[in-house]
Amino acid sequence: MAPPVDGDVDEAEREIAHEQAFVDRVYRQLETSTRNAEALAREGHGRGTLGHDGGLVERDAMVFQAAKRIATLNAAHEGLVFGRLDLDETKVRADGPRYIGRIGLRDENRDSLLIDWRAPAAAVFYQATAADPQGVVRRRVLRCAGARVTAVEDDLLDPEADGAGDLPIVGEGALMAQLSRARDRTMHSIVATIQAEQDKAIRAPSKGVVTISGGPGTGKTVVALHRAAYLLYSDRRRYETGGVLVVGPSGVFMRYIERVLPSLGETAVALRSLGEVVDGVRSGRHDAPAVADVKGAARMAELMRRLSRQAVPGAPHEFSVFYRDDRLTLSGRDLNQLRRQLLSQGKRNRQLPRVASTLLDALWRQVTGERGRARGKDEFVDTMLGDRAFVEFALTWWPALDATHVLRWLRDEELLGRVGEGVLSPEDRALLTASWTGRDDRDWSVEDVALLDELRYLLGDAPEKPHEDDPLAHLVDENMPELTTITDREFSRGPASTTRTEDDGYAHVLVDEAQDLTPMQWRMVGRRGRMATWTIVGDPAQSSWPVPAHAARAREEALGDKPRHEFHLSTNYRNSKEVYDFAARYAERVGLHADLPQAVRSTGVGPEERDVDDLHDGVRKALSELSGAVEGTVAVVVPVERRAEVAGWLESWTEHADDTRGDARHEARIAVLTGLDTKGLEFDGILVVQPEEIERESATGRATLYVVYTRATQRMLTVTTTQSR
Ligand SMILES: Nc1ncnc2c1ncn2[C@@H]1O[C@H](COP(=O)(O)OP(=O)(O)OP(=O)(O)O)[C@@H](O)[C@H]1O
Repeated sequence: MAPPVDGDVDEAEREIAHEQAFVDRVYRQLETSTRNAEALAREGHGRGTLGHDGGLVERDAMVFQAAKRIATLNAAHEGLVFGRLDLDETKVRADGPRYIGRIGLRDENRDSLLIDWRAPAAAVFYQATAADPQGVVRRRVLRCAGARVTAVEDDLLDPEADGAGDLPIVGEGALMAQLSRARDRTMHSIVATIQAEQDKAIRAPSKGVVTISGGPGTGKTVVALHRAAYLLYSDRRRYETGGVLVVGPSGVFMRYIERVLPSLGETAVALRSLGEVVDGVRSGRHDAPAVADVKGAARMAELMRRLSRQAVPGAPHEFSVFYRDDRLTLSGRDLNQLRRQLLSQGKRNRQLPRVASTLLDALWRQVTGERGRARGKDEFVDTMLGDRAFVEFALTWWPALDATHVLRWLRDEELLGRVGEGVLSPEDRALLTASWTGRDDRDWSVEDVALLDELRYLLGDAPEKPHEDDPLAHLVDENMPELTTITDREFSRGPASTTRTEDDGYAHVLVDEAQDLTPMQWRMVGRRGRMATWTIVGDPAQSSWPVPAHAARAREEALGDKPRHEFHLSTNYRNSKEVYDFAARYAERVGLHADLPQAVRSTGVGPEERDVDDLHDGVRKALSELSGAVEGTVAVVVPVERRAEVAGWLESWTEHADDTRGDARHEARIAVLTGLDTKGLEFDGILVVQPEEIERESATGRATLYVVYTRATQRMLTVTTTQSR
């Protein structure tokens, strides 16, 4: 590209200065609006002292609204104004240019100063093209550092329009500038450069299920997050009250995306990795692939169903008591039959209020002595309810059950064999037992979380209100808070025990990396979205689940008959062309049938495959070169078995942090990750250690390696050695 001549520089500076004047005005207005919102909050607090209930309600509403507005205004500070539209002459004369920003603002006369990027009037900013300008003559992107305009980038969309010749055109294209920037450890919003095909998916109507497919780096994740922000804007009442749930593959991934929505002014969204979907349980640890395949399989639903119906291990097998002239006995057989009778009436925990009466009915039928019969059933019941042995028996025979407690029953191999009859092979049983043996009681894997959720629903919630005549009433937890909004719910998440299933539902569920959900995970996520609208994002070629047909069936069951709307993204914005060509060739070679997007940016530097004699030296040398060659982040991607070893080699590297251990230095530039950990992430440089071992790690190792090969924005290097370890 030719270097700019002096005249171009002057013109660009003039345009920047011109835009700066407008941006300054917007920031002044932002300050005024913030002050007004703060005054409103103070006034709201004042109303609380009026001394009547109405005052309090009014105060709460005012303070809440003001606090929300203040949060939005504060979040919008960075890159507040990013777009300008000059519309064709008639409109230009009527309205002046239209400025687009992260939020909408009005001036002191209540005239529109800045249009929220989600408003209908802003849509044309994203959808106009040279082929179809839709009335836009010039589209301008303002690049800012804080409140300072650093560059403007123009697209002349309609050179034939009246007045087009008077509009200066400067810059080299906002998209390329944005794509070439060095990466840090978090995803950024793309409000300024959303492309037309992406905009369609973002603004799709909220009915039913929107699926967004596309190959690596096409913006599926970032588009889905902007869609969440769009939905909150377009139907705030519904989505803020009902909640928006975003489910992603891992904690590292959730940290990577967590700033996008707040930067768009939205905080009312629950971001959960698959190991955190169930309230009260958190896991970031994956089982080995073979174990994960068993735990994720649809047949585990049947295993959980059977498990939820078992007698409590260790509970008494029979019960005997003397009443007047009779010895009354409930044998093991009787108890089994009573258990089945109770279970036939509904979920196990919901039967708690019926337990005592069911047992007492069975015992009363055995009272034949004259004294007993003569005094009648009421006295019998009173006597038994005062009988400590009876009450204790009832409590141990039918306690309120927690899913985590019940799943632990399966550590007993005999029980596992019994409930697994016809469902699990001996190999499956051995894998499950090994995965649970020697673990701390609260140490669950990500894959266990879906089993726990299945059990929670099978067991049901214990009744909320104690039953007045029920001696077992104190088993029931009365102190469950009533949760009304997503914010309440997020604040109330405690680590100790799982909460009520009835609080699980959301108004919108967004599933990222959907190709990786196992059937059991689809069941778990599906329960959160029974009444919801959905956004589902994925790329089948990147799937690490070995039986896609089973997952597809579970997904269809989760979504039910909600109407589907499909969107496909076709441009890879992440990888350089050189990196992506390498990955695409790999996908073709190993037969992944991948959806291959077009990469739009070239660096002139292709990936390098290096054979080394000594892996330790080879990795350190390669990392040193790579981290010198790129400005931003670097990932060293290793086979699972080599993770600790390689991380040890880099321990002294100051810029390195161990992400998967939740290292506090997760802002560090260099991370050591396994192939699966890299899902959804991106780095400027990728160093792949022993790629063939990553490929052999699991049945879907080739898909994992394809994911790894599609993570680099600038450079990629592979290091292989044939030396024995
Ligand atoms: N319109 C855009 N403008 C600027 N950057 C974009 C745009 N679309 C996508 N990107 C950038 O491209 C990169 C890839 O986006 P994203 O991670 O959302 O892709 P993806 O399709 O989810 O990828 P994968 O499936 O490989 O994980 C991100 O850095 C994102 O910010």
